[in-house]
Amino acid sequence: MSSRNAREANLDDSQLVVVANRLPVDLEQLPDGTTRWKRSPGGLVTALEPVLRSNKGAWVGWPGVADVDVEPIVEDGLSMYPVRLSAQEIADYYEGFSNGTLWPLYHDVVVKPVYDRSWWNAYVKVNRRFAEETAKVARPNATVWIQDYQLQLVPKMLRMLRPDLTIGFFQHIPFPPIEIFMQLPWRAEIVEGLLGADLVGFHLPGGAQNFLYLANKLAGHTVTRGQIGVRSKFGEVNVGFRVVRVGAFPISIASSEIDELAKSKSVRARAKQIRAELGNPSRIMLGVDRLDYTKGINIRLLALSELFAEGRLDPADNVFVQLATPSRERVDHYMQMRDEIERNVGRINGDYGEVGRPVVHYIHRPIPRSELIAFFVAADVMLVTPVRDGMNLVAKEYVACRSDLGGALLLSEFTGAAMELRQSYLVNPHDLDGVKDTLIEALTQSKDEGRSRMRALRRQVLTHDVDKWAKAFLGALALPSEKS
Ligand SMILES: Nc1nc2c(ncn2[C@@H]2O[C@H](COP(=O)(O)OP(=O)(O)O)[C@@H](O)[C@H]2O)c(=O)[nH]1
Ligand SMILES: O=P(O)(O)OC[C@H]1O[C@H](O[C@H]2O[C@H](CO)[C@@H](O)[C@H](O)[C@H]2O)[C@H](O)[C@@H](O)[C@@H]1O
Repeated sequence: MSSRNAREANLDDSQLVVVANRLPVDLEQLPDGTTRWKRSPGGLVTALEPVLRSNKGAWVGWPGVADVDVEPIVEDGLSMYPVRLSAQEIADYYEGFSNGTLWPLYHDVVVKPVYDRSWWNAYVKVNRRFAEETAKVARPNATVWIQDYQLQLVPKMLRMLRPDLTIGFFQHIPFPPIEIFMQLPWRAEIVEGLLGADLVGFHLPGGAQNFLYLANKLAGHTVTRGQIGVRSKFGEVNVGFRVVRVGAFPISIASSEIDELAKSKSVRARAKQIRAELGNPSRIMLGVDRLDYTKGINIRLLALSELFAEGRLDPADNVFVQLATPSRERVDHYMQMRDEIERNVGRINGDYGEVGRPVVHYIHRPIPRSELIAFFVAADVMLVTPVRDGMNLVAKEYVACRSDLGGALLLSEFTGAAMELRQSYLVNPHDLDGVKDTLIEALTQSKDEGRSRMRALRRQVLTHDVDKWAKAFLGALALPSEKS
């Protein structure tokens, strides 16, 4: 990565400042003691990086390793300001409160959240550090866009430090209904923290509506009553002399760029090669996820193993590839889930594979982007079965890769993407028989049926890209407030 020191280059271009837990690149420490930068995991970075690069903005975030002081860097016009976290803060703020408390709480309590006061204290302390760093970096009257559940206290903290700023906040994960949110011992602080923003955005109107309701019930503010729309009909919360807007802005991908990449000769050739390497089966099924218990990877494995056992699917002619990026590996629930998935992969291959011909191909490491796109092009059925997911960009990426109108998308109703991708094969991941039947339907769809569904899906994904998402959010943030 070619980089310069941002301060040396005097390029603190801070009109638009993104603040996120992670920088778009992670510092990797190699065994020989040297370091290098690599792309950070997850959909938030995938979505925001192109937006910020084209805006020549600044990004404040953690560089991905503990206890390192990294100088600000500038790369391709994007200035990055690293926030230092100690190993203990990573354990308490990131693995603890963010991913052991908030993540399961906001994802329908799919595993039991842990409520630990020392984790909360670390969350407050780290949020304050992010707010202070941002206050230093942002130019007068800059627009600051804070991202996600790890930083929900930053809007209020930053407003107190820098009242001149315009502050937006976007939540990338679901926002739960009041019955679930009320479990949180620090519920009022979180709501007050978010209300420091001028605009609070969610993927779906449902999440926005949940937040509006809580702003009234928990913080006692008056709020508007009408239904919130998609990129329209924003809700409003009256916070003293300020109005906080609340809206729904479904995130997306750099659709045309992915479409182009997927059409390239090299990707097409690699897709063909992948098919051959898998033994040219008649059907390839694919899963691509961070290894997270919300993603429903075991549901796919269970559905497949039952279909093989019942003789409804021939293991000699159908393969499943699961690409799983390592994620949050020191958090208990993630360790347990990994063991369970790997046991199931082994069991299915033991029961139905042959020597040199496994039925489940499982990769537990990140793969290069071009390779990933070739897998999307090669796959006949894409399996996206989360029990809950804020959006799920993988589903949209698969669609963007299928200019040939081939393939089928099997998609959980419990993803944000399901609201837009209505022509996919929608499933309830809790209904195993339903998943199995729908998978068979997708595997055996007629060419015409597949083409017609994929055409409609592509129309949606190509006309609603990440640029549209960012413009809609930033446009709403720039709207004058009625009280001012
Ligand atoms: N390059 C690369 N990207 C990956 C890999 N696995 C997942 N991704 C990307 O990570 C993002 C995941 O986003 P999303 O589906 O919204 O789920 P999230 O992980 O919960 O943010 C997508 O852009 C994927 O293409 C991988 O192995 N390599
Ligand atoms: O930073 P990590 O702890 O390694 O996790 C990666 C990211 O995961 C989550 O992604 C979410 O954002 C996506 C884009 O909006 C969305 O499609 C997906 O449904 C969400 O799960 C998390 O919200 C990010 O903060 C993490 O960086």
